[in-house]
Order: sequence, then structure tokens, then C-alpha cells
Amino acid sequence: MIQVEHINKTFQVARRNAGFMEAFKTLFNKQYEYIKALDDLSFVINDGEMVGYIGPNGAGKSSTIKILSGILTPDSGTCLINGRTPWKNRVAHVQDIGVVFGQRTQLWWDVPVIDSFELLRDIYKIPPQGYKDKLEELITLLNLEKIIKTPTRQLSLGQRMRCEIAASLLHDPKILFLDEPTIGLDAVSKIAVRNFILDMNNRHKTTVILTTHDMQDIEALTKRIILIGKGKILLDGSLQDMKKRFAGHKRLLLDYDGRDLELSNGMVLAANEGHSDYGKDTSGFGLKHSIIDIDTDKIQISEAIGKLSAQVDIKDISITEASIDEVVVKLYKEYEI
Ligand SMILES: Nc1ncnc2c1ncn2[C@@H]1O[C@H](COP(=O)(O)OP(=O)(O)OP(=O)(O)O)[C@@H](O)[C@H]1O
Repeated sequence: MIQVEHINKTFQVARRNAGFMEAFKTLFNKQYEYIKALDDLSFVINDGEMVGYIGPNGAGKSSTIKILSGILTPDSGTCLINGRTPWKNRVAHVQDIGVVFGQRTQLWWDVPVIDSFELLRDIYKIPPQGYKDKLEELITLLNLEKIIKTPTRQLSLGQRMRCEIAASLLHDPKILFLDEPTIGLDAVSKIAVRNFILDMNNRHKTTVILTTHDMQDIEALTKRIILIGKGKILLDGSLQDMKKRFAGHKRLLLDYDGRDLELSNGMVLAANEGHSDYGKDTSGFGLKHSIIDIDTDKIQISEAIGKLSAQVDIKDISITEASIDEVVVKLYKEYEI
């Protein structure tokens, strides 16, 4: 279990203006600014849960993961993971956690992947039989047979990511921190990585904390979301509830001919969201195109279509729901982060 209570972390950063003279001046008169990266952070994550930890750039996600993995000490607050304080019991703690950073590697660049695995086996003091069994399982599930003898630097990004995930799981950790695990991967590799994580959580009840800007990862893997912004937890709840909050909105994509549209209460043009083709003839056949957001708390979708078709001759219409990306954009807007 992960229990985080009232964690605070402020970074002190030296400040200076550009230019040589300014650099010289700071030798005698250092000025600092203070960045509050984490502000009274509290949450609990139960064993076997998969949680999406999301927020915009600079929100405090990496700082949290660093504290949870024991490489950063907070200024105040407590954190207990399986009864241990990560930054105080680092050696014992790392046996319980695996970490995958999509943008960094934990594999040695110039040696075959299997050599990196064997080094990790020695670092984590994995017993020979345990290592053999785990390696076999990971080779099969992640399809590593053909690449395990290749040096890391010769692997494609997708191949490397599968090896990174295997490396983080060799010592059979109870908790896995995944930081952007599918960044830069093609669609096939993304799906393979997601399926593996789901399967691993099912088999071993591994707790997974997923930090990502890829909302398809979140949708595929997690039921619970923790939203962080400016160092504070803004929301902690189910993805389903979050989607429901915005489910009162639907979007109509409309091709029509004839006059300009007059919109009723509950109908808003989505033209201000970058849809510059509103009301224009995009077909070259005299058809106009509009994107209209419908607030279904104010007007039923059938009533909205009825009102529109009374004004113009509708040639094509489709109705879409807010995507997970749109939900997150709305959340960020709502919390002004
Ligand atoms: N070592 C550091 N020294 C100074 N400031 C830092 C340090 N690490 C993080 N910060 C600052 O703390 C804040 C939170 O950063 P953090 O890296 O935790 O955000 P993040 O949510 O992971 O962002 P991203 O999505 O861009 O990775 C930012 O304002 C960042 O500039």
C-alpha cells in the first residue's frame, strides 16, 4: 500500500539575468527563487491498483515519482510504501519497485540486452531459479527471443521499450512506476505494451502508477485518475465519473446547404476551437460545414437536429462524444492549470 500524507517540496533555484556582467555580479550577490513543486500532497493507493497520475507540464508528476521511488527527499510530510519510508530505506525499498522512464534507459547502451539483465540480476541479488523463471516469462510475454542478444543501441524504440519493461520487472517488484511508457511508439507497439501491462497486473496484482500525457494509455490501463496541477492534487476519482461530468456535451458535425444557421439555447459553435472551416463551402459543391456543441442538459439532441433541419437542408450529420483528450483539456481549463 502507498500512503502519502501532506508532502511538500520546494526547489531553490539560483536566478540571474543574461550577460557576462550579470554572471559576474551573482558571484558576490546570489539571488534565489523558490519553486513550490509539491504542495500538501496526500493520497492512498491500494495493492494491485492501476492509477493514472496526470497533469500538465511542470505540475509535479516527476517530483512525486522521485519521492515515491526514494531518490528525492521531501521538505515535510510522510510517505509509507509497504511500511517503509522510501528515502530512508532505499536499499530495501528498491527491491519492491520497478521504474520505467520512456525517455531514459536503464539498459547499458553498448552491450547485448541479456548482459544488462544479468547485471541487474546481480545488483538486485535475484536467486538463480527466480531469475530463470522470470526471464522465461518475460521473454515469452514481451516477445524478446530474437532481440535479447542485440546491443541496446541497435534496437528500435519499440524493441527497446519492451526490453526496458522486462528489465524493470526482473526482480519481481510489487509496484511499477511507468513514466510515459509508450512515448514515440507506433500504434502496434503501443498496443503490445498496454496489453502486457494489463496482463501483468492481472497475473501478479502489480500496483501500477502511470504518468503520461497519452490519454489513450490512461483509457486503456487505468480506472482511477489523480490529477495534479501546480503541485496540488486537484481531483482523485474514477475515469468513468470524470467522463460522465462532461457527458452532458455532444458534438454535431453538419454538412448542409442553404442559409446561415441560427442556434438556440444549448447550442454553441465550436468555431473558437480551431475549426476554421465553419460555415464555409468545403466540398466545392455549395455545401457548408459546421461543428456545433450541444449541451444536452439544455436541449435534447433530437430537438437540436429538428431545429437545425427546419432551417437548412442537411446533407450529412454525425454525432460525437467528448474524447478523453477533450475531457482532460476541459479539466485543465476548469482548474486553470
Ligand atoms: N531539480 C529541480 N530543481 C529546480 N526545480 C525543479 C527541479 N525539479 C523540478 N523542478 C520544478 O518543479 C516543478 C515540477 O516539476 P516536475 O518535473 O515534477 O513536473 P512534471 O509534472 O513531471 O512535468 P513534465 O510533464 O513536464 O515532466 C516545475 O516547476 C519544475 O521546474
